[in-house]
Amino acid sequence: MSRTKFITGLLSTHPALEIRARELAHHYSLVRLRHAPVSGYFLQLKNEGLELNCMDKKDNGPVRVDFVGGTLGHRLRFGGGRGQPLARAIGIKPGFDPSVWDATAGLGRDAFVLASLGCRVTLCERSPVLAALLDDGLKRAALNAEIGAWIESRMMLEFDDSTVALANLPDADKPDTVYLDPMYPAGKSSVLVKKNIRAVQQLAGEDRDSLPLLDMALTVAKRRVVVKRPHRAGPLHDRKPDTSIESKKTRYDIYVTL
Ligand SMILES: C[S@@+](CC[C@H](N)C(=O)[O-])C[C@H]1O[C@@H](n2cnc3c(N)ncnc32)[C@H](O)[C@@H]1O
Repeated sequence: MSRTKFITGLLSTHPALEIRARELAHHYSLVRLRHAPVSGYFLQLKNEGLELNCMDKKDNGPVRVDFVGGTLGHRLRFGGGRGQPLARAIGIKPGFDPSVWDATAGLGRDAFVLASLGCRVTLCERSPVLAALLDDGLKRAALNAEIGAWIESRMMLEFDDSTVALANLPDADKPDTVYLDPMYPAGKSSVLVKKNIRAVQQLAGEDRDSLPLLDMALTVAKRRVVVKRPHRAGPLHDRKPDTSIESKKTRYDIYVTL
């Protein structure tokens, strides 16, 4: 299936999208997000990739999934390797790279870090706009001489609701670790959050159904479930984890299922 057709197909499932298929077919698209809570954004497919733009001119720059340059390229080179808190939380050990189901893929930043360290990661995202951005970012990164080979073999995208997709996974495909990074409720400082996080918050909304997702994750993960939390927040739905690993702004709560 052509890239344009794939993206059009994904986006047509989103009730809040007005799709200008003719322009998409010409590889230069303008897709407006019509209704609240996503009004004020539009998508464009340019030569540099698919990008989400904000109509508000003050909001500087588009949101694109860029696994090659930008902050992710920097994190790849200087991110702390296999000793970083995320890697330890997921269960990466010398000689062992767990398979990971990233149940809340978002813009794929955490999944990218884990794949760069050796994990095979399934990125599951239910927002069609974010899934389309991810698909585009993965396809462009797969063409990169430096990282393309492992992007293609270790990062798989699923456009689905993880609670449903995990429930339907055959035993042979069950991952060692399920990773959850549900959206935090927007706080007082939300005007200050970075543009890409703000865009994800507005597109995906609050994750009100993270309790059934956590329950499903706990029944499917072969070894552990890891939940990313803000430093000062309590555990997700007050479920006490077996242990936690802290970093500067984040805590990873670990639920052992082995
Ligand atoms: C905070 S973002 C995740 C950010 C991500 N960890 C990253 O590194 O870019 C949460 C994302 O999870 C997605 N999400 C929440 N619940 C989901 C579910 N049940 N299935 C699939 N995606 C889900 C939301 O649409 C949103 O894009």
